Amino acid sequence: MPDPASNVNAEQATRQAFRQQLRLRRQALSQQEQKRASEQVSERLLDYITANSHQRIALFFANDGEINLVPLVNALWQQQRQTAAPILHPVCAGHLLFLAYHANSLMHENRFGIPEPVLRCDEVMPLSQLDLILTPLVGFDAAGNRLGMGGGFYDRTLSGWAQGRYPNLSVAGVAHDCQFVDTLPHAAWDVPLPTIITPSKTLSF
Ligand SMILES: Nc1nc2c(c(=O)[nH]1)N(C=O)[C@@H](CNc1ccc(C(=O)N[C@@H](CCC(=O)O)C(=O)O)cc1)CN2
Ligand SMILES: Nc1ncnc2c1ncn2[C@@H]1O[C@H](COP(=O)(O)OP(=O)(O)OP(=O)(O)O)[C@@H](O)[C@H]1O
Repeated sequence: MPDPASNVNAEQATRQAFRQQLRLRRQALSQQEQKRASEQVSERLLDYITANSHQRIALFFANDGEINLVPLVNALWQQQRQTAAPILHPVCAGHLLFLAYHANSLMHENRFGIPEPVLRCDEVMPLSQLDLILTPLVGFDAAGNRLGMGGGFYDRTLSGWAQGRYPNLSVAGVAHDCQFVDTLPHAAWDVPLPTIITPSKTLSF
């Protein structure tokens, strides 16, 4: 009899191996490649946001070789659009909470060293108030499956959305082209992404 627990462990090990390999790929990009990726993806995201008339957009601060979205933030502010950023949820462990992010937001680093706005209750933006969430990712495949850093933060936070609870909310992944692999192992809790935007492509699944 095969032991189901060993299958789960084998799957976890495969995910971990992909994660390690794909993180190394993005960490290996040169400063010049990063700058170009940041400019190109920001332009592509701005087109996508304008085409869909999104007003309130949650983004993320680059970590571990992810694409820097600061050029996008500046462009969105110029167009009077509102931005938000995730913080590690102060009450619901493993979840994210989105806070408004503006030019004078007070910032600090979370336990992973990622910048986040300091918690202020009047700045909380629930999912029902967002038009678009841009998610970071470590890897994506030809079906829109997403592999993240392994904390399950986005999967937990987006599980209600994946069940249809926020019909007005769009979610799109943002990644370097080198984060692509043909097929990723995926688990029951993984939230596949309908859109992934890279410096060279806007993909719909
Ligand atoms: N920019 C960004 N923000 C994000 C995420 C992300 O992937 N990117 N997350 C996506 O969910 C959440 C944070 N998840 C993370 C999970 C693990 C590690 C990490 O560096 N882990 C270390 C070891 C643990 C440690 O340092 O305590 C490692 O694996 O090297 C970082 C972020 C929320 N914010
Ligand atoms: N909706 C959920 N409810 C409860 N636990 C979950 C949920 N989603 C993920 N998890 C747990 O989180 C852990 C990490 O999940 P996974 O490896 O898919 O993270 P990830 O997608 O790589 O990370 P992230 O979403 O933070 O970028 C898993 O062990 C899983 O059990």
